[in-house]
Amino acid sequence: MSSTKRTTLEVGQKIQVTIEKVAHGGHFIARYEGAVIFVRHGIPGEECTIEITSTGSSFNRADVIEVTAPSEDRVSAPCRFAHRNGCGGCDFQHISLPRQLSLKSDVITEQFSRIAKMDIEVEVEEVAGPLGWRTRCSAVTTKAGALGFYQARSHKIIPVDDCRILVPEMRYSELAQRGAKGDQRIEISISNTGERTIATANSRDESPLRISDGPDVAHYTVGENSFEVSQKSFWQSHKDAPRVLTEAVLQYAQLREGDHVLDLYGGVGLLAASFLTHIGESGSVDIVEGSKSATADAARNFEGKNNVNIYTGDVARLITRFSSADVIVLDPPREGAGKDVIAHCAQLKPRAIVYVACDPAALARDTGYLRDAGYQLESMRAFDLFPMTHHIESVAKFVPTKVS
Ligand SMILES: C[S@@+](CC[C@H](N)C(=O)[O-])C[C@H]1O[C@@H](n2cnc3c(N)ncnc32)[C@H](O)[C@@H]1O
Repeated sequence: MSSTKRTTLEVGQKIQVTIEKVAHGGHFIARYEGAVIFVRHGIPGEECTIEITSTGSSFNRADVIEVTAPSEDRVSAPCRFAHRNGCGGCDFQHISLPRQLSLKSDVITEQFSRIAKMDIEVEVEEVAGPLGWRTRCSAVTTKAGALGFYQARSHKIIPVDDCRILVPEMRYSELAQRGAKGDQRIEISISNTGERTIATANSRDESPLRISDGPDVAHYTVGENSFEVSQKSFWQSHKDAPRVLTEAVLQYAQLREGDHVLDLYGGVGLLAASFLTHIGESGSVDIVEGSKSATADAARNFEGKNNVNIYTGDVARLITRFSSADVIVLDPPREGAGKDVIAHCAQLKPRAIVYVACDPAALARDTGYLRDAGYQLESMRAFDLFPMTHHIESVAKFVPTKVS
């Protein structure tokens, strides 16, 4: 069967298909004479001519080159660089915003069904408009110094003079017009107090980023709390993500006076800061975070707070130091927390585990581990914190499994 697929499709081949459904990672599934094809820039139900871009034993990849029967949700991309040979940053610009949201819900349902063997339906909530939301980006320059972004799955740089998903305060176009040294990796971020930082490094080697403009430590405010965040430390990308995620975590954590909370993968303390008024001085928070830069920021952010302890290191190693917790909040990177961390969380017998996830597949996998360890999914919300792209942010609440 697989050899038939290999001989059937060839790179560059153009074929007519009907797009079936959305897949994890922003692709759409189509089939041709038994071969599975992951297609970019389609919409379910559309009839399209696609061009095969790579072949493999289990699946092939292709791009839509012509839409013969378009979906009613197809729109013209607001950004002129969002097309198959353009910038690889946005893969959903050709889809109306309501359909982007419903496709993301479909992805969550599919991942939970396939990986966790659970039937769930979660509405992906719109947070802000589709443009002007992103506060940090990694750009690159061509050899000649033109600013741009990589093409999808490629090292080819597409010069981009205006990025519509960035917040206007980043003044990206001005930077693009100015030009820069060739072969640079350029990280641009802007805080919600208006401080723009630009850090650059040679893109041809592994040299570290150096601040070329703006402060190394930027200041953010979220509700009543203020944060110092170094250029190297993690901070959420969407301008509204700190508020939205903090509110969702608090809604699920239902913190009480005197609670001991574990904030795993805690960054500079964004979520931990919101816990303090709820747990009072008799409660405590332990932040565990791997980045030294982030925990140095957290140490400043919680200066004088005797009930906040900060641990630098791998969560998998440090979690073994704890013997109990009332509530555990975890916000791991894309790969999720994994079996060992989940098993340890369950051993601490918290009354709730609140999981913030940027990959529904990793969340579905860890949901399975939590179920094995005696915790059931009680509720879940999902947010469109990456509009125009396939990415999804979710917050899930787990509680000890009720024995009937
Ligand atoms: C998605 S961010 C969340 C940070 C924080 N909760 C926030 O919202 O700002 C994930 C954080 O986990 C940290 N991290 C990644 N892998 C880790 C590990 N194995 N152990 C500890 N921290 C880790 C990263 O440095 C990053 O700060």
